[in-house]
Amino acid sequence: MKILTSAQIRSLDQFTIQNEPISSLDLMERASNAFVGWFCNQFVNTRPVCVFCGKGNNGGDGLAIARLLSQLSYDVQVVVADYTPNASDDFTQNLDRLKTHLNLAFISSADQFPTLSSQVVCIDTLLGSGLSRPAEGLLAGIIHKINALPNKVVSVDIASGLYMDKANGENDPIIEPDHTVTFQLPKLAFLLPQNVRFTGEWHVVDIGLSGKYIQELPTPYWFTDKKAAEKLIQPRGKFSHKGTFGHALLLAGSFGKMGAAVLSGRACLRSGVGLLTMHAPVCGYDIIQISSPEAMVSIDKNDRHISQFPDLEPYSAVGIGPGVGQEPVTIALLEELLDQVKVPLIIDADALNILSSNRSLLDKLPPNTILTPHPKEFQRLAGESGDEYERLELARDFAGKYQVIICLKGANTAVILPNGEVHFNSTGNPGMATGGTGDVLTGIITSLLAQKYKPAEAAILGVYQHGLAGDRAAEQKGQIALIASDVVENLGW
Ligand SMILES: NC(=O)C1=CN([C@@H]2O[C@H](COP(=O)(O)OP(=O)(O)OC[C@H]3O[C@@H](n4cnc5c(N)ncnc54)[C@H](O)[C@@H]3O)[C@@H](O)[C@H]2O)[C@@H](O)CC1
Ligand SMILES: [K+]
Repeated sequence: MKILTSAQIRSLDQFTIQNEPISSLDLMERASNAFVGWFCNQFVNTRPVCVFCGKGNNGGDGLAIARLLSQLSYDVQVVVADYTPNASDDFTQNLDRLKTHLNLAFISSADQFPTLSSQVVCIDTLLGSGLSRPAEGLLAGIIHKINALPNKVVSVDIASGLYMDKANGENDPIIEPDHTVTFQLPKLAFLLPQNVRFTGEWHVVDIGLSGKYIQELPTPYWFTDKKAAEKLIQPRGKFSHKGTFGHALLLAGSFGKMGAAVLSGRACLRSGVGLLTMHAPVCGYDIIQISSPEAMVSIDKNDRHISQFPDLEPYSAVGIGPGVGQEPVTIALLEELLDQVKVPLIIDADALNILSSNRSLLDKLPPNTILTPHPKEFQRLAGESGDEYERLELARDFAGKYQVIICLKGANTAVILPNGEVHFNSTGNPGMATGGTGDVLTGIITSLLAQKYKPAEAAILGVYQHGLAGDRAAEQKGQIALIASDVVENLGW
């Protein structure tokens, strides 16, 4: 799914209005109906509702929603923030459509904010995608009052005061909703952890904006939903054999960190690879043989750290990093590997830290190498950034400069391609913030690379399946009890 800027959404609305064609008022009615469909599933009509409206089209949605909900026997109250004499046409028309008996008040001071029982669900339609400056005065006052309530709050399209596609100021007044119900497409703001307070749980409802025009609009931002991920999975042919699915080489583990190697190897095996060889220091031999009988083991001459790698000829992909440490022998190994490797490569964990502290190695990265840093590793690699929007730009610059693929790990892991595309992941949960899950991801992606998935697809699909397995694991164990092995055990393709 594409993620568009607010300017693109505006032009998409206009295109749909002109070409479907549909009047702007009818499109607002459709959007309001879509919201109400979601709302009725979430809150029964014995819950009283208070709709807070601005005077633009987001406020127009609010008036239409108030009318539709009251037709469905919800007890509805409407508060219009009278912050400007100018109302949008569709707001004014929806005001006319409201039955006069509806409880409606225009307020011009936050002191007139109503007293609400805690049962009331607040619907926030003060400001939507038209936000052009931080909320202030009356709007800011109302936003602060709503945020101070214990009540459930649902924002329509986007929390009032939140920009869709750029950073807000630290003290901007912004609604902190429990839910955001957004129209047609997810918004960039929802995918960045810094905005989690201003997003709540978010949901997309279809309002029939032109699919053809969405296809045409250029954007670097994408959201990997189930449909997008499933399209990437390559079916297995009837006559395939283990040679069809490649031979992966994982360079992983050191004394005290063999678990990272094991997790990575098991995830690799569970992701469809034909053959797996794990290269480990001497201390890892028994551990790997016993824990992963499906894997072959190549043993280093060094007892505790890897310092060499086997002849690369048999392998169709190489993964390096989980648990390897940063000993000088391992640094030398990485340099030699970068000089020699001719097959797709993924670099993770300590191998990334080696790159950060030996920056001349960055120029040796083969094109389309996949790097999987968490935010701290990325900072070591690419430097500081002021906020997450800046970090994303930094990552796009870095991916372009070195022609690599970056999986910036976190909630909604962002896969950043050398051409600047950013693919946000839709799966995963906070239970996965636990040691070893990154090693699992490395194993999955190594496996896909070995099977000849294109590196960009291996990264996008691998990140998606990793999160999906984590979601399945969380369903079974709960987020708090979840450990990395559960993610491996829940891989399913
Ligand atoms: N026909 C359409 O274009 C549709 C629009 N829809 C709704 O319309 C919204 C966008 O409506 P608008 O473009 O009218 O904009 P908003 O309703 O977001 O804002 C109203 C107007 O307030 C002004 N404004 C911006 N920031 C302000 C601030 N901080 N303080 C005071 N005033 C400010 C701007 O001039 C803006 O146009 C969407 O979020 C969505 O809810 C939906 O009904 C779907 C169809
Ligand atoms: K809103």
